[in-house]
Amino acid sequence: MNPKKLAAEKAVEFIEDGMVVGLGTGSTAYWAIQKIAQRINEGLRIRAVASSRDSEELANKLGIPIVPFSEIEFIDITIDGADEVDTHFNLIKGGGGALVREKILAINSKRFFVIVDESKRVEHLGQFPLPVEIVHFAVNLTINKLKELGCNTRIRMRNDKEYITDNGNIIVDCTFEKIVEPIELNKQINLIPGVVDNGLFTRMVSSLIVGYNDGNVMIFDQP
Ligand SMILES: O=C(CO)[C@H](O)[C@H](O)COP(=O)(O)O
Repeated sequence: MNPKKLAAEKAVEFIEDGMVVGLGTGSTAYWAIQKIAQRINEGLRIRAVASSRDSEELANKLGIPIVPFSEIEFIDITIDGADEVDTHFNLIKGGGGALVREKILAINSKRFFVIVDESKRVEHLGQFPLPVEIVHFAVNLTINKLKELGCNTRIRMRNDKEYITDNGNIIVDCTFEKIVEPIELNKQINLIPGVVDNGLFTRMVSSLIVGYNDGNVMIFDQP
């Protein structure tokens, strides 16, 4: 069985009637959204907030009621994937370009469930290039400042054009050799003028749900 699907479906078991639910983005979150739709068809009543236009479109198609960010005061549960998870449950996210909205959902959620297959677990973050969302008009200046932190940078492209986020910005993928102090690095990056946010999610995860290729699924609470 698909380990991403296994992890996603386990997380959806934690959703209860009346909750406000944050919907993640990506191929793992996709399975969570599918399962939520199934539970709604069986009678579950929730309101959902989507972390991207893609997830919102999928939710609309499946009949999941979506409310805008401006209409909610809190989120009960957010379920989302990750590109890497270290041993302290720090994450790299943003492979799908939705990191800004995803971080807003994660930090405002009473519980933040991260769903991954076993390949996403790492000792130290950094094999996956860290996505940083920046404003477009100061691209070179902002990239110079990012490079001063010791990374190689690459502007994300799609179909030979700069990839534009749902917020109208661009993404710079930053390759660090190894991220040993993600909490500090997160602060340093976000102090650079021109940076909107970056894909380091530190100290946010309530529970990590890992799907394994052998069909097992495990839940780990924040250490
Ligand atoms: O952060 C994300 C999107 O911005 C995704 O959660 C992350 O890229 C993992 O994606 P997938 O579940 O497809 O492996």
